[in-house]
Amino acid sequence: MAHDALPVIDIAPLRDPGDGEGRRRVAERIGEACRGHGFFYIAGHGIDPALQAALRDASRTFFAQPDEAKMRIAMSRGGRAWRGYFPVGAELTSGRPDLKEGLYLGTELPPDDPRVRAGWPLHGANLWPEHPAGLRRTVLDYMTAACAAAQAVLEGIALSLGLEADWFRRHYTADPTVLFRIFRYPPQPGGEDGWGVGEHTDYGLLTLLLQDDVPGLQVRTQGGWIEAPPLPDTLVCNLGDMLDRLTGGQYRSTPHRVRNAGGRERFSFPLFFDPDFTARVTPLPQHARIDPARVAADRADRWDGSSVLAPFDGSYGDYLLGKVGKVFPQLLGQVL
Ligand SMILES: O=C(O)CCC(=O)C(=O)O
Ligand SMILES: [Fe+2]
Repeated sequence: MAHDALPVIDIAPLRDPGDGEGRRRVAERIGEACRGHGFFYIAGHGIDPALQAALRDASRTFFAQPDEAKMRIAMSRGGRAWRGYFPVGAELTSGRPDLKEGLYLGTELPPDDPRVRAGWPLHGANLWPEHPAGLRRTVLDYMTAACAAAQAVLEGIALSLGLEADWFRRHYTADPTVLFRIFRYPPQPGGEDGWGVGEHTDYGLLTLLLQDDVPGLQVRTQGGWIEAPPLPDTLVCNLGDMLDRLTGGQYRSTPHRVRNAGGRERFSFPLFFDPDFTARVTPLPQHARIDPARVAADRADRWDGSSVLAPFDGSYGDYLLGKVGKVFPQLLGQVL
């Protein structure tokens, strides 16, 4: 499998408002990558390496505990906030149980937050483990740093579309929906079928993925599946369905999957940076007219048989809950 096809883009200029020329250059490369595979690596993202290392260490410590300790913060205790631990086999992507365990996290909201009081699904407090106690601070700091990097990438994407740099912040991410996950993939014996994560696309705007040093992520391209192995000092950035919809399919939310054939456990840390829960994501004016035949072709090609280009009347929150229902059928009754 090829593994050199995804570009590495240094986004440091996007974090420097004074560097107009550098920002234009980076935006151009981002635009190319978005029209290509919809997957690229970002360097120069500004997330402290010590913070990344602390996140990896604390995660290893948490997952190394016996099941009973982890199940003390099981997702079934997270209620409508949809947070907590789930064991191997509990999540179904593409209709089959994934070979991974994980911790579901997100923006930390106190019980008196108006959205929590109003009973909004997927909003609320995280479930933190007793051990290691430091996981809480580390995760919260990592989410803050990764969200800043995501806003910077979105500035590049806006510029690449001929929009003002702060266009996304003004229209869709003033109060972004942020979900963060820590996954542990046990090693899969060679030849066994089944996936760490089955084929899927991500739902929102951007995913920023930190990996440890074990490969496993695969990306579906026109020329077949390629690998997206860990590269030092980078994160993988990929586009979600909302960017695909906004651009009439010009910027791709590309299917991907995971198989951990590396013979060692694999950890990954995806942060999903998505539109405001109440936002209605509609195509940009220049992409508003879509040929129904394209929608049909997109539907036929998609992991769950639904096209991201089809007209959709609801909010981003409605879209997200529809997807959640498919991968966590047993939790849906609780979340909705
Ligand atoms: O673990 C990975 O490398 C990717 C996970 C993923 O694609 C997802 O959670 O959406
Ligand atoms: Fe994904």
